[in-house]
Amino acid sequence: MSTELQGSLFDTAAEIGLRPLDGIERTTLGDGAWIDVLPGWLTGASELFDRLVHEVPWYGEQRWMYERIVDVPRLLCFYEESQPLPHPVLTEARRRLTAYYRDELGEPFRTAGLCYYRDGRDSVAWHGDTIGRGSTEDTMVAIVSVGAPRTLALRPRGGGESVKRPLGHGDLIVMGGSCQRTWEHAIPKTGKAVGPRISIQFRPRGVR
Ligand SMILES: O=C(O)CCC(=O)C(=O)O
Ligand SMILES: [Fe+2]
Repeated sequence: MSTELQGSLFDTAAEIGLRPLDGIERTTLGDGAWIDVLPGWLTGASELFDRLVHEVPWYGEQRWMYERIVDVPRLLCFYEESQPLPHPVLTEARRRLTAYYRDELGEPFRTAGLCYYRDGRDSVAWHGDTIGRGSTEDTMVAIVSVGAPRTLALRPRGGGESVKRPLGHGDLIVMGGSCQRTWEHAIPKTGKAVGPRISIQFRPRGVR
C-alpha cells in the first residue's frame, strides 16, 4: 500500500483537531535560519482538506512574466487578521502557535494565506516572504499542510545545498529566525502523479 493511501485511511477515522505541540523538533539551517517540524500535528486532515476544497472561495491570480500575463499556478485565498477563518480548527491552530512562540516571536500570528495545489503542475517558485518584517528582521511563518504531500524545498540565498521536506496529512512546519531573508523556499513542480494539497500559512501582521 502506498504511504499516501495509508495516510489518508489513517486520517479518515480521526476527528478534526490538534495534537500537543510538544513533540516539535528544530533543525538549524545556518545563517540564523531554522525550521521546526511536527508531522501530523492536525488530525482529521483528509476531512479538513475536503471541507476547505469546497468551502473556501478560491481564486486564481495572474502576474507579469517576460512581458506577458500568465496564470499563477495555484489557487489562493487570503484571510486578513479581521476575517473569520474557514474552519474553527484553524483559529485554534493560530491561537496555539501564538501561545507557543510568544516569547520568541514577540507578536501574534495574525493572517492566514491558503494555497491550493491541484496537481503536480501547480507550484510556487523560489522566494522568501520578504514583505514586512521578514526582509530586515527575524520572523516566523507557520505552515499547516493537508491533502497529499508535496515537497517544500529550502535553499540558502548565498548558494549551497537545498533541504527538502515532504509536507501533507496535517504536518506543521515553522520557518523561523532569518529564514525569510537568508534562505528561499519553493514548492517545485513534479511530474509524478500527486494528489492535491492545501497549505495554510500563518504570519504576523504585515509579513507576506
Ligand atoms: O505551500 C506552501 O507550503 C508554501 C507557500 C509559500 O511559500 C507562500 O505562499 O509564500
Ligand atoms: Fe513563502
